[in-house]
Amino acid sequence: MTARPPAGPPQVVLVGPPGAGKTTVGRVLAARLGLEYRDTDADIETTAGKPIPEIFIDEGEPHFRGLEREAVRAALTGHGGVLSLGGGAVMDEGTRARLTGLPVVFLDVGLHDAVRRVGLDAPRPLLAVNPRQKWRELMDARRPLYTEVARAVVSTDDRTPEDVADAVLDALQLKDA
Ligand SMILES: Nc1ncnc2c1ncn2[C@@H]1O[C@H](COP(=O)(O)OP(=O)(O)O)[C@@H](O)[C@H]1O
Ligand SMILES: O=C(O)C1=C[C@@H](OP(=O)(O)O)[C@@H](O)[C@H](O)C1
Ligand SMILES: [Mg+2]
Repeated sequence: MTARPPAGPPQVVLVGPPGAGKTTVGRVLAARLGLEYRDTDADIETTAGKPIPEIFIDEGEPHFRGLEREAVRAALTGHGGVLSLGGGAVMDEGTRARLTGLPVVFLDVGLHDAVRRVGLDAPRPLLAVNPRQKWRELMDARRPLYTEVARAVVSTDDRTPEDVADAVLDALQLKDA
């Protein structure tokens, strides 16, 4: 199926911590719905012209967060498909306000599965040292924010990306869309 061109607000927005599967499940959802997929991390890398770990090294986290705020703003206004945010995007108050009323799903994951997953994936600078402790600290600080912005929460522990995508479609009542 050909992805429909972007128009209007996104049909699905995925939030959650690193390793929840936002990028993986977002792609599955976009394919199932025949919509375009967008990921703010990829948009930031395009804008900066380098990978996220290098942005953290060269310019620091506050600079990255500024790029992220702008990437989310642009994606929310110009994209009618499936959108995955980076795990820390919800820390920005303006971003949380922009998510109000949108079909946001919090992909939840426990420490065990998250650390197993991110250990196998591209580097995440925030988790470079002592990933278990860092991940737990991130989640303690952010869980209330993910919950605040989400219309639905979907657990991803012991589930394949396809099963998670099914649960997201159920939660948003998009099964027959
Ligand atoms: N439900 C799942 N079960 C097993 N592995 C998964 C699942 N979802 C994602 N992964 C794997 O975990 C890693 C991180 O996934 P990713 O989609 O990048 O997460 P996020 O974008 O939330 O940080 C990838 O290697 C991906 O293949
Ligand atoms: O949690 C975070 O602060 C971050 C999560 C990453 O995205 P994923 O959640 O897709 O891994 C990426 O935006 C950056 O490394 C910072
Ligand atoms: Mg991601």
